[in-house]
Amino acid sequence: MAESVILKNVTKKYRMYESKGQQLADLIFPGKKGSTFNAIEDISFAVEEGDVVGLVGINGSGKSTLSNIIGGLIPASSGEVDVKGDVNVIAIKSGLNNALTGAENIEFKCLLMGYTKEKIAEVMPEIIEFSELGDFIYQPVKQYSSGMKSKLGFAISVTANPDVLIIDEALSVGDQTFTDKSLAKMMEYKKQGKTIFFVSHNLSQVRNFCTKIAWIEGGRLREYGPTNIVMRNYTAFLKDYNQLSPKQQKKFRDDLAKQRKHK
Ligand SMILES: Nc1ncnc2c1ncn2[C@@H]1O[C@H](COP(=O)(O)OP(=O)(O)OP(=O)(O)O)[C@@H](O)[C@H]1O
Repeated sequence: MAESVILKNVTKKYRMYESKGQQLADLIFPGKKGSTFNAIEDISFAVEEGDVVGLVGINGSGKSTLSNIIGGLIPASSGEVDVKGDVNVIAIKSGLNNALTGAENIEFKCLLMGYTKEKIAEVMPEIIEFSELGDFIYQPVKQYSSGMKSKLGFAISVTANPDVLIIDEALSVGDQTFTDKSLAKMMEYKKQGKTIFFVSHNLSQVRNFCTKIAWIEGGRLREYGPTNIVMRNYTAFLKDYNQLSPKQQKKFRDDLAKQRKHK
């Protein structure tokens, strides 16, 4: 199978300030105030067409940052990101305009994808049907629950039929019927040789649906490989981590964060 996504030494740095004053001073006199935090650090791996890659890691490890970089929503600070074909991200954390209704969001997203008015009129009923939102589609998205937002995001992306689909926690908030329907759609995509990234804390879904796993820890790629191997190592790590007291877990995360901070 051909490679569809290639990441080479991808790093994402954010500037961190110790105070509001320092942030303001940096805006007025840009310089080296504050420190940098590597949300993602030197990540390299390649994914093949037909792969479903589970992105796993504890909170704050960098899964969403990496997904958003692959999805073209945010730029990397350095490194190379090569994605063959169209890419679409479905995330609970981003993607929809809260001030617009569901139907207006569909129209907006379709316009961004370059659809004509006629094409939008053609796909609109399909998207509404897949979303199962009924008349709520004419309500502003700010009135939606996270499950409803996820349904709308998933329905739009499925109709967009991208070559690379990124699902960031979007299936963890819907009801079981919708999740099953979405997972079935994901499998259909996989059979068509498309590439899927699946960010999830639901390890049984990752085990059942992913061909490979990228385990992110402290912004770095700790392990990448076949699901059975990486899952065995990741669950062993989680077992140890979950045995730590909340204070010890915090220390573990703080120590990792310290390694990501640079003056
Ligand atoms: N815009 C930003 N500015 C500064 N730091 C950021 C920004 N976005 C993310 N980060 C930091 O980068 C790290 C990785 O965040 P990210 O959301 O990618 O983690 P995650 O693995 O998706 O976490 P979770 O499982 O909790 O959703 C976190 O420490 C976060 O605080």
